[in-house]
Amino acid sequence: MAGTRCICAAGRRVCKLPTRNHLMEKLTQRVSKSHSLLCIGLDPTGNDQSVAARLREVVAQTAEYAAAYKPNLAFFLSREGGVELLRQTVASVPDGIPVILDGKFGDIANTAEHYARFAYDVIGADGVTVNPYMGDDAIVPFARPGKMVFVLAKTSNKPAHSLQDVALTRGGYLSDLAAGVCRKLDEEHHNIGLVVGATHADAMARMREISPEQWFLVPGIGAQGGDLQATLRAGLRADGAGLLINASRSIWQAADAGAAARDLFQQINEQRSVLA
Ligand SMILES: O=c1ccn([C@@H]2O[C@H](COP(=O)(O)O)[C@@H](O)[C@H]2O)c(=O)[nH]1
Repeated sequence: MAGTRCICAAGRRVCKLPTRNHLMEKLTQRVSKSHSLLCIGLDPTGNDQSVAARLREVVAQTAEYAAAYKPNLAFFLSREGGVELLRQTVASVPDGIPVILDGKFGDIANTAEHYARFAYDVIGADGVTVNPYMGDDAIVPFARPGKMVFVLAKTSNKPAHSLQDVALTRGGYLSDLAAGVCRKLDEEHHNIGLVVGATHADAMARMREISPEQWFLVPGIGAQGGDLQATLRAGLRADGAGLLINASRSIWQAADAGAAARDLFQQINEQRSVLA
């Protein structure tokens, strides 16, 4: 498939990426340029006076190591002027680095269309996270050409098992069903990934079996205690990519955010080279 003519939003030109990945092109190009699978989470805590400066500082110090940024909408909405702060933060991210707005959206299509306008047209994000519980129509409005949708499949929080590990009579778990539905959607839209937590390596392996090619956004490393080595072993694709390893508090709260990002970037790449 390499070198085929692209007719997607990226434009009509010869491209080395497999055709089905074109709509994730910004991400794949950034991963390849930065040699990074690290996603810097932006969950800004602290007072309104200092937070804007800290956001600028964290972005500037970590950009070299960032494959993507993931601002969490809740941490912005909980502040006076939070939407404008979010918009400015997204605008401060250097060109070429994708920003995934972690809003965990999920409503009927008519409403989802408005969330999509907010995320993409108001905020300027390149991708979003979406909750699939309401079905396909909660997901599809976000799958605009050139954008990325990461759908919650197996989340990192411990109580996730109460719903996501419910066994289906036909075999497998509810999280497997979500992953399967998303794989079908990705075959049509080419820009649907999954959220798979780093805290359940067995589930990561299952998700990778169901979705051998899709990108996974992976929270749970750092403050939540996920096992980096087990996560990479279970979830990396055959090409050594396919995972975006997120860290939020462990970078935001570090005295030197740049050093914290560099350490994690290096750990990820050391493990990738061992596993390659
Ligand atoms: O399954 C999920 C989905 C999303 N999150 C979000 O990721 C970050 C994790 O923050 P840390 O400080 O690195 O633990 C946060 O924004 C969560 O809302 C998740 O943790 N698990």
